[in-house]
Amino acid sequence: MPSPLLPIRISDLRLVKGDRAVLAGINLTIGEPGITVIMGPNGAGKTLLLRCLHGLIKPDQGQITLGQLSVTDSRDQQAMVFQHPVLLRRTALQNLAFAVPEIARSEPQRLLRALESVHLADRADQPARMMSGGEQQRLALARALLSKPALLLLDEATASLDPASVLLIESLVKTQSAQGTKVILVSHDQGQARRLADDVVFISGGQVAEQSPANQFFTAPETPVAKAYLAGEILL
Ligand SMILES: Nc1ncnc2c1ncn2[C@@H]1O[C@H](COP(=O)(O)OP(=O)(O)OP(=O)(O)O)[C@@H](O)[C@H]1O
Repeated sequence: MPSPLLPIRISDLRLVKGDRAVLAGINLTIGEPGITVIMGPNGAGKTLLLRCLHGLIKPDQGQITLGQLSVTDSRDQQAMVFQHPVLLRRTALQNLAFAVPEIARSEPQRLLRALESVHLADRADQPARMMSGGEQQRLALARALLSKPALLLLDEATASLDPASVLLIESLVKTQSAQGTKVILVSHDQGQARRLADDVVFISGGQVAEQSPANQFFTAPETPVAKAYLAGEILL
C-alpha cells in the first residue's frame, strides 16, 4: 500500500537565519513511493528542509502538506533518524520500549525482533549510550522502524559507519520502503545514493536545482551545479 503521506507538496518554503535566506523558496512535489535521496553541497539547506518536514523547525514562509495532512497532523506517522542519534540514558531495550509503549506492553517480542534485525539482540540490557556510534545508529533505526512509519526521514544516518553497518542499514531501509514506507534520505555518499535512490532531489543555495529519476540524475545531470557536485568539483 502506498504511503498515506503522499504526495508531499512543498511550496515557497523560506527560512531566514540572520540576514540570509537559508531556505530560499523551496518548491517541490514528491509524489512517488520509494526512496528519494536529497543531495547537494554543504550548507545547501538539506538538513533544514528535512527538519521542516518533520516539524522540528517552523519555516518563516511557505506550505507543506503530506497527503491530506499538515506537518503537525502527520507527525505521529513520521520517524526521523539523525546523523548523531539521540538515545535515552537507558538500556537498548528500554529505549525501544519508551518509544512504543503500547507495543512494549502488547507485543514485547517485537522489540526483541527489532533488536535482532539490527544485530543487537545480545545487547538488549546494555546502556544505549555506552554503545559505539554504529551500534547506536542501528538502535536508532530499529526504534524508528518499530512504529512502521508512513514516512521515514534519514539525515546522513550512515555517515561514519563501517561498511557492514552501512549495508545493514541500507538493506533495512530498502525493505521498509518495499513495505510502503516513503523514505527521504539525505546523503553525500554517491555510492549509497546510486544503490538506494529511485529519484534524486538536488538542493543548492536553499533552492531545488534539480529533481530527476536516479538513473537520469547520475548519467546526465541537468544543471551545471549538479554536474560539478558529482564530479567532486564543489568543496564539501
Ligand atoms: N540555527 C542556525 N542559525 C544560523 N544559520 C544556520 C542555522 N542552522 C543552519 N544554518 C545555516 O543554514 C545553511 C543550511 O544548513 P543545513 O544544515 O541545512 O545544510 P546542509 O545542506 O544539511 O549541509 P551539510 O551537507 O553540511 O550537512 C548553512 O549555511 C547553515 O550554516
